[in-house]
Amino acid sequence: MFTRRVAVVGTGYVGLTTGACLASLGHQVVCADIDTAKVERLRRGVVDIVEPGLSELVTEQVSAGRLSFVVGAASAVSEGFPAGSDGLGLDAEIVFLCLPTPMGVGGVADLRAVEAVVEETRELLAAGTVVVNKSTVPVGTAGRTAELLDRSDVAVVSNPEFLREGSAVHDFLNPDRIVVGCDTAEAAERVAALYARLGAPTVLTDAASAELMKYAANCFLAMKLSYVNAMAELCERVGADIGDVTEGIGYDRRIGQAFLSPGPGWGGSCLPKDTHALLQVADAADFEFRLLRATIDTNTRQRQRIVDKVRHAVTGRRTGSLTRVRLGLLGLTFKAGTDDLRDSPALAIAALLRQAGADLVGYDPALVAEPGNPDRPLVDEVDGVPLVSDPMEAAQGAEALVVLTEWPVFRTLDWVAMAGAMKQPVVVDTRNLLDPATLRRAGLTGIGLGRRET
Ligand SMILES: NC(=O)C1=CN([C@@H]2O[C@H](COP(=O)(O)OP(=O)(O)OC[C@H]3O[C@@H](n4cnc5c(N)ncnc54)[C@H](O)[C@@H]3O)[C@@H](O)[C@H]2O)C=CC1
Ligand SMILES: O=C(O)[C@H]1O[C@H](OP(=O)(O)OP(=O)(O)OC[C@H]2O[C@@H](n3ccc(=O)[nH]c3=O)[C@H](O)[C@@H]2O)[C@H](O)[C@@H](O)[C@@H]1O
Repeated sequence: MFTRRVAVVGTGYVGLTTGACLASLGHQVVCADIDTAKVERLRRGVVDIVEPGLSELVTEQVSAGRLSFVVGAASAVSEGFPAGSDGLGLDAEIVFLCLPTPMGVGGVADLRAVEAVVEETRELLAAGTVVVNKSTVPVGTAGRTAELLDRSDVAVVSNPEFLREGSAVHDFLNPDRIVVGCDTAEAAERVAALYARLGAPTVLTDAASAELMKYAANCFLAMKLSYVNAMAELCERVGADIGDVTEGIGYDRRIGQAFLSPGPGWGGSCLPKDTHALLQVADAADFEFRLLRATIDTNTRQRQRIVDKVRHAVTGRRTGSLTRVRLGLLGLTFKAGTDDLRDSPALAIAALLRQAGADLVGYDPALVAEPGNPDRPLVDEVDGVPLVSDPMEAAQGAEALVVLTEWPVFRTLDWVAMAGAMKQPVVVDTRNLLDPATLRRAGLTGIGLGRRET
């Protein structure tokens, strides 16, 4: 097998996973980050994001001598690899950019981190280096990166990443497909070869198609979820059950069972920013992407719909007041299995509930301090929502509990004790997570989304 010297710039969810996984495939990897404290923690073996298997993989690859960490992109691309016969460090052959591309002004993707690293490294790259963009970026970014680099001896490749948070390592090592976009076949093949051992279907294409493919995938998923949330609302109005409806349509292999759970709206660090960014790409191309706009609008409306549901559940009236009503929020992360709070629908709903005058208290299993672990300190508040370290405390005196994240552990709480602690026995389950019969037996009124009994 071909072993390559790979530099990975940015050690977030994508960069650290890419670095550790490529090392596990046998490549020599140096990961760089601008955040000195983060690099120091990584050197001590501390991974400060919740990702199953990542910490172990990092430790294993560091011990095997295939993975190391440096501060700054420049140190990784140039002479960052174990010395050659002349005693000098070797240069990277392939440089991955795994940098943040957050939502910028007006919804466009903010490419400043990518541009800064291109600027920082352009004169340091060895002849023949391939620069691979793994960040999610608008169509045309590969071309602009090549212009910025202004190096005829360096190729730019688009290689979007499709991993999910909470299963990043698994997804990276078991991809549905690898996408490599480049206008130079030789560079594309070099990048595709890095993943050869994974045996995944590989789409070799031009850079623009690869860049668009990433947005097309995320926006399709967002559209699927907005459709399901709208369908759940319709179920409530016509007396149907969304669980049965999605099960039934999911057996159709053209639709599939995945990504059909209604919820408080889709969120996280990617779907919201990517839907907005694609809308901006479409606007710039003079294309009115109504379907995508409706996908976003449906999601925004979903948050208000949850607030209205809580209001009705607590007061019995659609216009009842939530002023000084104590509500316990169960789950604040944008989905289960992660500690990521970026663009969490739970926090957006919390903000709306607070605006309506409610007194909130939140519990999330990923935000509970771990005694003796300085890297998991006490978080006592998130976006103005005070946190407690036990779900019973969230139930204490609450007029309703609102389940916002689908943590499986919520299913097996002592619901009888929870009900006993509450002022009013109401649970609004925005994930249809809990078993309605268990709640009923505990004397609780459970209100889900699009469920027959609600
Ligand atoms: N989080 C996810 O699940 C996925 C994210 N993506 C895309 O991948 C890209 C990265 O996302 P995440 O890994 O989530 O971001 P992140 O925010 O977790 O990590 C980015 C890292 O880059 C570092 N950084 C920023 N500027 C730098 C610079 N000038 N030099 C060196 N390091 C620098 C930051 O300190 C941070 O550690 C984004 O474009 C995102 O849309 C794609 C697929 C999945
Ligand atoms: O580009 C990215 O960053 C990534 O974005 C998403 O991954 P992620 O943000 O980790 O989260 P998802 O699992 O897709 O969930 C997104 C949102 O949809 C919600 N969701 C998901 C599935 C479902 O059935 N119902 C539902 O409400 C989740 O709770 C969450 O708020 C995509 O799934 C990844 O393929 C992609 O690589």
